[in-house]
Amino acid sequence: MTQAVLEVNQLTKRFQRFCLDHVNFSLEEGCITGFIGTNGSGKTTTIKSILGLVVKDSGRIRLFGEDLNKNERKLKDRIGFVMDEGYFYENLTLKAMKNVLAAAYSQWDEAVFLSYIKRFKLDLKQKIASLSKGMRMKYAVALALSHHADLLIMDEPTSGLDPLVRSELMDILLEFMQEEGKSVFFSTHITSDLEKIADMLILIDHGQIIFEEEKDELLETHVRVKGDNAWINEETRGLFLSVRQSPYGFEAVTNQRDNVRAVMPEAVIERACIEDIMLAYIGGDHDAD
Ligand SMILES: Nc1ncnc2c1ncn2[C@@H]1O[C@H](COP(=O)(O)OP(=O)(O)OP(=O)(O)O)[C@@H](O)[C@H]1O
Repeated sequence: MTQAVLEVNQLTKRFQRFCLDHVNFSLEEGCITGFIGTNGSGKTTTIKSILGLVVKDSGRIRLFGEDLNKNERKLKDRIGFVMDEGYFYENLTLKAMKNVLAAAYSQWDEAVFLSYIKRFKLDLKQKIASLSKGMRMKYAVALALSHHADLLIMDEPTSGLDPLVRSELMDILLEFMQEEGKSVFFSTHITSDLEKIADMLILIDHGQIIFEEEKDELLETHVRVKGDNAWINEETRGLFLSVRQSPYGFEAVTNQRDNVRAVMPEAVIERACIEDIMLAYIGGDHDAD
């Protein structure tokens, strides 16, 4: 078994109207882990708690096998992070902001940074405030990847970006993973980004972890089912994680393919995507919000 690069144990953070509730999960080395959940499910709060940007109420965070509280500086040196909202000073130029951040890392690599700046066609003389959303994300990624981090933590890096920039970012993550011992933790509500690149998926909803699974395993064990409304009754409903009915029939998601096939031999059974699976696990509750 490979080492856990991040272990989150009983992490709890209470806000007035929200509670991150005894969250447990761990990330394996060499994996891209997608952290999925709808708006307001607790992804950012979890990530900020991991990075110490939010003060947790209780729980333990271990990075690379060591307690974050005891070795914060040393451990953070091994993390690159991209947050969805600014931790940049808007009035600085890209170069000046880089100088501020680079000073914090023992292994800052100017050559790597400059190669990303060139690749992303960014201008170091430009002010942060004048960057578009896509350019800002690219700049944040350039910074996060220029100090030989072992773990890249990204909060919603793709939200609001066009498909081309998103696909460019996915390629960069795959490049980053080529080197041994690297890991990525990546929160998003755009699950299609994860279909290609994620190894593991963690679903959070209302501040609670719903599952932590290998992506391939999830996609193998869950299917989408379509059929006639007449086949849905109290008993058969229990075979599904979620059922949506319209006048034309039902659409459902199940992790009991064989049982469904046995009682509904004529049902259409199709591959489910990550979004289908995510919504199947959280669907009901959310509609009621
Ligand atoms: N500083 C705060 N004070 C009070 N409530 C907060 C604070 N920060 C976050 N919350 C609440 O905690 C809940 C979870 O927010 P969080 O940002 O972690 O969700 P998220 O999954 O990252 O959502 P999104 O995809 O929209 O970014 C929300 O209801 C939010 O309003």
